Amino acid sequence: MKISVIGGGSWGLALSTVLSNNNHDVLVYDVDPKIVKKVNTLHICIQLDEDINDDIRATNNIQEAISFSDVLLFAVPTKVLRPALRSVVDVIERPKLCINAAKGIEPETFLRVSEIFKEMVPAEFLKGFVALSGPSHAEEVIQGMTTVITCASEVEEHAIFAQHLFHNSDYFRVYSSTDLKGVELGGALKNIFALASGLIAGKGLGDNARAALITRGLVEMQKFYESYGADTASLFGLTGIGDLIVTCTSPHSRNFQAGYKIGHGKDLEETLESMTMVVEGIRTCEAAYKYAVEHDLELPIIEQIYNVLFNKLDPEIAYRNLFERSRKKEL
Ligand SMILES: NC(=O)C1=CN([C@@H]2O[C@H](COP(=O)(O)OP(=O)(O)OC[C@H]3O[C@@H](n4cnc5c(N)ncnc54)[C@H](OP(=O)(O)O)[C@@H]3O)[C@@H](O)[C@H]2O)C=CC1
Ligand SMILES: O=C(CO)COP(=O)(O)O
Repeated sequence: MKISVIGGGSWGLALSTVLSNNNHDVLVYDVDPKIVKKVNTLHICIQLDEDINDDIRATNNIQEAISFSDVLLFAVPTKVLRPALRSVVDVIERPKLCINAAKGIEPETFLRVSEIFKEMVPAEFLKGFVALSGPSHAEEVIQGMTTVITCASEVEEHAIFAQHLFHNSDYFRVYSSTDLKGVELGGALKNIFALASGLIAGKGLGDNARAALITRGLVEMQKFYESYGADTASLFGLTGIGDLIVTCTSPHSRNFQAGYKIGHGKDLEETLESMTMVVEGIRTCEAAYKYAVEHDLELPIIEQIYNVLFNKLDPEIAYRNLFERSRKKEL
């Protein structure tokens, strides 16, 4: 099949590699001419300094990218999703199945990515929406390392269609799901705890602390799901606990790396300046904290991470604040 990939960053190109290995014809669109040139001439992903298949092509002509196929894979940071969709809508002429691989919630609206698509793309052009999520760092996927993920859509047929596109029996196993809301929330919320896990590592707090964070993070995710009206079943799947584990423990995680730098004393601005790839957890933390305040939800880890990120709270004090809370029943 022909597939257009919107966003030629690390994740867009890692997923393009999977699609190309599955013999699909891939055209990548990116706003950055440097990325397009490196894909077309040197066949490399510059963010990861990795080779990609020669048959993956790239363009910075959005019209060319959108008319190329009827399946669009989006891998752009959620912060630029609205401008990216605006440019797509300007040139779209036929209905498209849209697959999103980005992970975030919009802080201003609390909208999930699927809801932003429904708001921005006229219904006659949005044939369907699928979220692709799960424990999957681009660094490993681009090298063909074993990865297992989930494709979710409210329409099962669309989830199964995406499952077939990406599934590769050598290294890339894909499950399907109809729990779109739960899958999207998991991919977004886990990034906040990955930031916290990086902070713990930066402070040298050890593995016991990290295990506690992952466990209590899952409890905060569960509270969030219940308040947001999401089914908690996916919390125990690849897109919940699976992704929480990988981002809280892998040095590949951009969120973990950013937390680590903050744990070493850098402030948010310095940290972001030093990162070459997007750190989604920052905006999602803002969204989750504001949502918790508005809905009177007690999410202590999210609250402390928010204050470290946005109110320059010393991580040492954030740690003390968590430990000085009154003693409670575990579950
Ligand atoms: N990297 C990973 O391992 C994984 C990432 N994800 C998610 O995927 C999303 C993208 O992440 P990632 O690939 O790491 O990010 P990167 O920062 O590596 O790349 C993002 C790319 O999108 C480009 N871009 C920016 N604006 C637009 C636009 N309007 N239209 C098209 N392209 C645009 C950027 O160009 P420029 O640099 O010029 O701004 C850049 O090339 C995030 O939501 C992330 O959470 C999910 C799973 C794994
Ligand atoms: O979602 C991811 C892995 O599943 C990527 O997380 P990072 O953005 O923290 O690298």
